[in-house]
Amino acid sequence: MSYIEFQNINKFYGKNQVLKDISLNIEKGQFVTLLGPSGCGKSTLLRCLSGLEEISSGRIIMDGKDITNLEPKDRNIGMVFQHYSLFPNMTVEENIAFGLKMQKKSKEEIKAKVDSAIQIVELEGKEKAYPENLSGGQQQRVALARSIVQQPKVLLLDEPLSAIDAKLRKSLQNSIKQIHKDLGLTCIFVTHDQDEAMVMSDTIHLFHEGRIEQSSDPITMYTSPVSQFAAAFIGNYNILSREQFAAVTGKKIASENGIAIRPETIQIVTDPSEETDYTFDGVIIDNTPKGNVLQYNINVNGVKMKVDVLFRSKVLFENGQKLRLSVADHNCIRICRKEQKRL
Ligand SMILES: Nc1ncnc2c1ncn2[C@@H]1O[C@H](COP(=O)(O)OP(=O)(O)OP(=O)(O)O)[C@@H](O)[C@H]1O
Repeated sequence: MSYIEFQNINKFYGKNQVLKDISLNIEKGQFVTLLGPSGCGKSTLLRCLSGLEEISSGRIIMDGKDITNLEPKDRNIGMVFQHYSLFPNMTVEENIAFGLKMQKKSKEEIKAKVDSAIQIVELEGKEKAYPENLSGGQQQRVALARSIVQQPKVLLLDEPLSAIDAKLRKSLQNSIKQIHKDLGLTCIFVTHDQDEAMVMSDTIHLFHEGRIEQSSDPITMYTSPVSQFAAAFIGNYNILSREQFAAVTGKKIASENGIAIRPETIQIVTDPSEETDYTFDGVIIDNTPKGNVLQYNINVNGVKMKVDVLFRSKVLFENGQKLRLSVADHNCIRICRKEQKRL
């Protein structure tokens, strides 16, 4: 039996069904990410687990116990949201201690737990500060401390980093991973950012319109998408029909649901010895710098292909230039699942 089991969860808001027969298991101590575009039901599933939202049908089992109808306060689940919702009139330590005070814990116990939580989230020296004098990242650390001080069975993190700028985000990602490891916590993290999901997770559940499209570890999700949706969402793949693949490569392969090719697996051939299973010519349409990668759009026999190369020093090839390209067969992913008809 898994630590958390969602069994056939359905959730309606009026006539709008936002969770469609979701079944998934989460093991103790795992870091699990619910990934997907806005509005696909990720936060709703978290809120159902925490008890903030009732499910329309199905069951939720945690630690061997049916918690479907338990009050939120009886579930022992911690939650961290995108907006920190700290008490503005309380200091850092008062914010963190608040829940423990409500539970009438002794002064000594509160002090020991708050001190330890402050150390874990690396806020030493900020104990007496008020939220308005902290950065967004620091405020989110207070929110984290406020949750872990309760020693929850599970920590739910609903887009906790999306309001935080890119640099601080990396450092908070590291802190969250470290806390997860050090405390052996079971964490469920919601994001629509595939890079963040890749960095953080043991397991990713990719959501699409209220269903789970694919569940796997990050590497498998990235290299073996099961559907066109997964390929487009996770790896920015080129997705070709059988006919387009034949037009590009001059060869046929049997793949009814299409072929997905990652832009960085297509090689620009400068020496014939680099040619591999499929080699073809194209003409550069345009190029876009994307951080350390330069992305070319290339017209190959009427099909627009994305090709990524490391952006070392300057634009290497000009628009309109003809290039020879090559890709290995093992990088041409046969998509195994038909696009599902959505309810
Ligand atoms: N209280 C509510 N009443 C009615 N509809 C709701 C309510 N909460 C969410 N929804 C709808 O349910 C759907 C799923 O919302 P949810 O917040 O779970 O999506 P999400 O995947 O977490 O997206 P986001 O990343 O934008 O928060 C959306 O269509 C949303 O409009």
